[in-house]
Amino acid sequence: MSGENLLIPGGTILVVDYGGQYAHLIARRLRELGVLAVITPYTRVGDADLSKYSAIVLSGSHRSVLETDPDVLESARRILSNSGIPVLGVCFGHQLIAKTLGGVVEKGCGEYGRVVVKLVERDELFNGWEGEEYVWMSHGDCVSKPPPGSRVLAVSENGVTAALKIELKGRVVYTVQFHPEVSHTVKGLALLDNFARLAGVERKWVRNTYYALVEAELEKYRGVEGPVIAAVSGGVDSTVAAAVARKVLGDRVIPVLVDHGLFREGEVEEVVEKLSATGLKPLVLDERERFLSRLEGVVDCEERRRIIGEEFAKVFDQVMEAEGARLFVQGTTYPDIVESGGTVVADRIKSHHNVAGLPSWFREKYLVAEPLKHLYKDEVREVARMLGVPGYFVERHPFPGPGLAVRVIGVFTREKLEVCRRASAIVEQVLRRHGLLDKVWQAFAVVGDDKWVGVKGDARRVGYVVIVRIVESSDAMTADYFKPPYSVLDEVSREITRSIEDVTMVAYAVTTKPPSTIEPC
Ligand SMILES: Nc1ncnc2c1ncn2[C@@H]1O[C@H](COP(=O)(O)OP(=O)(O)OP(=O)(O)O)[C@@H](O)[C@H]1O
Ligand SMILES: O=c1[nH]c(=O)c2[nH+]cn([C@@H]3O[C@H](COP(=O)(O)O)[C@@H](O)[C@H]3O)c2[nH]1
Ligand SMILES: NC(=O)CC[C@H](N)C(=O)O
Ligand SMILES: [Mg+2]
Repeated sequence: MSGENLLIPGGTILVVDYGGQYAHLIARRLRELGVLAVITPYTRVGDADLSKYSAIVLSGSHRSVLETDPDVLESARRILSNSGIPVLGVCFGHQLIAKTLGGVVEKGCGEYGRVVVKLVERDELFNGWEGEEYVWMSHGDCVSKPPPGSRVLAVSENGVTAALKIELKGRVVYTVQFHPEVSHTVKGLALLDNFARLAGVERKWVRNTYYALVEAELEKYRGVEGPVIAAVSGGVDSTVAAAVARKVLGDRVIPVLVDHGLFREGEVEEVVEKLSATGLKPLVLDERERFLSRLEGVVDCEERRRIIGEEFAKVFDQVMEAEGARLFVQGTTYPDIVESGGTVVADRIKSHHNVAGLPSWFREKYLVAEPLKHLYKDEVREVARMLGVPGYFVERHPFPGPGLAVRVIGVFTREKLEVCRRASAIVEQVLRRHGLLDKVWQAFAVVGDDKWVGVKGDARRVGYVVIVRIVESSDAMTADYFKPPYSVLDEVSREITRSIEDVTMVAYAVTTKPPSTIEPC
């Protein structure tokens, strides 16, 4: 929820978006603390009435302050000189403030993922923190010389300035190199809470309005006549979107599931059965050949995502035409948009098929309703519980729209797809057997073009390398790799190499997000 049109006097923080992946997440965390946050791109700071806000947070960015445009510097100067309100700079925001106030920023001091920071001076901003804490970093530049008059509050284990305090014309400016807004920064929420308190921000946001917001998004289309097509995949997002559409728009909502041949083992049958039990029995379109024949041989994953988006649009166009529908509902969430570079200033990480991958002609021809587009998955899950959606959907692991196509690295072939499907099923089975599947965010197998010489039954066998990826996360914006007992990894490895002839090596992925992402491509 970005809350652009809302404003609570005395209780609103302005988040200035410089394009970082987590800008929106800052607003979301502040909501958890009862504070409304309004997001604005830095390009609009010049027009904003800053005096309406109780505090300002400067977000991260994919860009470097060393190569940035004059608008960026101008926005920082305006915030620091014109407004008498407290400021918090995060990552790029930290570097930008330091540079604007006369400090020095340098390249080549990157830190990614989990890092320890040490507090070197006690300050109320760090109330509740021990002397050393784990934080999450994602930066390439750093502040090598703090601005005159600033105090260094924390330093990372790599010697990087991690937090600054600057007294500026009677109000306080804090800056942090790490990301307090991501769930993996252990005491991040406490820091934001401290900042809101120090800034005197009132807590007036009530955390029960998600459902009303989702419904309001569909209310807009009540007047659109005729059947409505709701794209469902069996994931929690599309199930919630279709369920709310049914509630607001009635029986004319037709759930449609496209079988693109990229689902997991037995998934289509299982999902159809579970959806039918909730009254959302989908129309299933078997389009496996259409998708697989176009994907075969394609190396570039972004190209595959584009093809999938294009084919999805063609299939849905046919159904919409056949049913005489004008309105299309899909379960797009906020991370789908930000990762697709779909905000004014963010970088494109991956083109989610339903956002960047959906061709513009489709949006021109039909009305597209995306009632969850302001929410994160855990917020969607909350709405699902309020709606009484069965636990099967609420607790399901996320599964990407382009399915197993984004888990095959290198040349896409049907053979690798089958290896990936089988190996993923084994990963899930073993974790389920040990009661671990429900404890993790996602667990799956990946296969690429690399081969490993093996010896099976005393004969040389050159087989695939399967990479197993199991991660913990709460919103997919950051992730840590899961640490299962070796005995469980051993079981996964033995079952994969025993039951899939063409696999001779199983590897485990031990990189966090960032610097990695969850899916391989
Ligand atoms: N195979 C499919 N058939 C029909 N619609 C689909 C299919 N895959 C994805 N979609 C549509 O695209 C949207 C985005 O896909 P995505 O995989 O992110 O969502 P999801 O499957 O609903 O949820 P989750 O992220 O929990 O898996 C879905 O909400 C759904 O509307
Ligand atoms: O609907 C989707 N369409 C996609 O194109 C897509 N790509 C990644 N994902 C899921 O999003 C989360 C973050 O993924 P990454 O760390 O790989 O970017 C993870 O939970 C991924 O499974 C997708 N979901
Ligand atoms: N996450 C960020 O804000 C990164 C800032 C900047 N792009 C850097 O790499 O240092
Ligand atoms: Mg999704």
